[in-house]
Amino acid sequence: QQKEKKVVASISKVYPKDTEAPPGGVDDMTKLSYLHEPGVLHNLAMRYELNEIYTYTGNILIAVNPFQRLAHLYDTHMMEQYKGAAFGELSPHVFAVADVAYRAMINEGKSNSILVSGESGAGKTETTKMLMRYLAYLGGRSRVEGRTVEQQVLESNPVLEAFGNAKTIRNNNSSRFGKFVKIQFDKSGRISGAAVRTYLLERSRVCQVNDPERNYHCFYLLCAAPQEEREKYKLDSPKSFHYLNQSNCYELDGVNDAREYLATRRAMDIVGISEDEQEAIFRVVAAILHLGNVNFAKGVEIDSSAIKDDKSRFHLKMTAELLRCDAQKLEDAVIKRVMVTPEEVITRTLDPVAAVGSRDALAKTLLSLV
Ligand SMILES: Nc1ncnc2c1ncn2[C@@H]1O[C@H](COP(=O)(O)OP(=O)(O)OP(=O)(O)O)[C@@H](O)[C@H]1O
Repeated sequence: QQKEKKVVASISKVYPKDTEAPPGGVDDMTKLSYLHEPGVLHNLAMRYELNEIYTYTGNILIAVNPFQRLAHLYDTHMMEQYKGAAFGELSPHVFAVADVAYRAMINEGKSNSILVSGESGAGKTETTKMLMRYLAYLGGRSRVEGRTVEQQVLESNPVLEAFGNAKTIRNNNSSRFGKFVKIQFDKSGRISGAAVRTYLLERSRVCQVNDPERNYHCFYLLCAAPQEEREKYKLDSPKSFHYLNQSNCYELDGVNDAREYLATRRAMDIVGISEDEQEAIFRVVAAILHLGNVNFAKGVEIDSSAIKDDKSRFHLKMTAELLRCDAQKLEDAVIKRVMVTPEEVITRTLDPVAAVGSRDALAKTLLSLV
């Protein structure tokens, strides 16, 4: 309890205290006598002290990020308890929300959706994974090509995170895109399919990273791939690539990129991405890194540019090889601009600054294609 302290405040800033609320707070905010912001925050803080990270406000669930693994909260025993339990009967939990949505879908025969929102680092990604795990638990056991659909649903997360998540100041595993996960169930309530749609990937991160943030995980994972793969893609340490070395952060606490690379490949297998497709995807990832190391010098003509030196030439050649395209055409595409008018097609050269702009634009487009 706070020590007594005299504070002078304007009456408009003073809020009535709920004297009837129990010391550990209430599990549903609608039980508070006064619903004002300080009261709500105080209630959440008191519960958080006791490791109660979930609180209801009617049928909305508020989750406060615990920033520590609370394994007991999400084990199978917990899932069993929430299965079919009436909403509000047990402590507030993300499983209860998923359970209500699932039951309503079964009973009313209608689609249902769960909206997860909050600021960056609030815990949306983790919460969504728990929701998916619980729904997979409820609707599991239908098999497609020897693999269970629910396993595929769950393994879609590490794949998406490898290509769309990055370390930011606020979150070491920040999703830089929005997503809509659709899980389909058959008449008997079993999972029959799933689809994930992603929106608005933060494309600027591909070519511009501010210290102490990182670029997308996939680049560092590939640089930590087994030796023969790195040789195939002519990859060196992340420090040697312009798109990565703008920031001094290369490693994440508690994350082993080499292991994550293998885990991502495994997840891609499970999701059903073929070996050839995986190889093509990582070729594009490597190509982006090489493309970023292509620099330009002033060309002979005014306002034109040329590939700067042998090093840049090497990276251009590697980019073209990886993208399976002609190196000369790639060079032209980067250092020239083609304009189509009703009368004719005009090709204009670009100065080195504009060529960098067009190189970066290509890199951004490439990642969004992955
Ligand atoms: N329920 C939870 N249990 C344990 N740790 C959690 C939980 N929720 C969040 N965290 C921790 O907080 C970190 C950030 O959470 P998360 O990535 O889910 O945030 P987010 O809201 O998706 O952020 P962004 O919008 O940046 O993607 C996680 O990496 C994890 O370490």
